[in-house]
Amino acid sequence: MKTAVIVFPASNCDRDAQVALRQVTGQEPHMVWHAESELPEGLDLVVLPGGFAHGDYLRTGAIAARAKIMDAVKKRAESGGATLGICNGFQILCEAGLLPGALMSNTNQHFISREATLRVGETDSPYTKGYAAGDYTRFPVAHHDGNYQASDEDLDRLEGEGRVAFRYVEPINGSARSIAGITSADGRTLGLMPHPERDMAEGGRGRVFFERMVEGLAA
Ligand SMILES: NC(=O)CC[C@H](N)C(=O)O
Repeated sequence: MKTAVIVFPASNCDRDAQVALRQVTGQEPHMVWHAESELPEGLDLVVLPGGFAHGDYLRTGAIAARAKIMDAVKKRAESGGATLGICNGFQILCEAGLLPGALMSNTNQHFISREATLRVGETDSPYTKGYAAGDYTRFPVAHHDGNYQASDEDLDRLEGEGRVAFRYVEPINGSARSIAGITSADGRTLGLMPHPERDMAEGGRGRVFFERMVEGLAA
């Protein structure tokens, strides 16, 4: 499986994503610098990793969303290319308009670093089809701006179209409707606030997520 990780200035989970993808695909991911204009041909998955791209200035993810490579990322995602945004990557996907809504400051105004139990919502996407709806999992969480907000209309649409992939079991950051991860209308793009790539030991829940994702993308 051919994958790429986009590297922005102050991404800090790009290596974790690289290692995770190498572990589950057995192939070396392409690391693509944000100032590039082209993606490698024939990618099966693009990952926007966690971090603090451009220092989280202006609004988290807003500058990265306008990076040169994002034209190619958007074009590919809009034509159904699988795209996974983790944490800062989720923020960038929203700022780029590939997913609705935005990630605001956590309501307690603190950086939250802990594990969180999640409930799987919909299982139609390649990222979730290895789970049963209602399954629980638990991933590390590390963010200051994880409070997902969108208009009531967008939230209703996300729920109505079966696009809420993961929810927090207990409220941690103020996210509307406890949303921790959502997919695009075609299910091919996932924005996920928690960090499965930080739990890649054999049998780790993050490893299980990545293994199931690879199966889901191959199916
Ligand atoms: N781990 C991360 O990706 C951090 C995300 C983001 N910059 C925040 O603090 O909200």
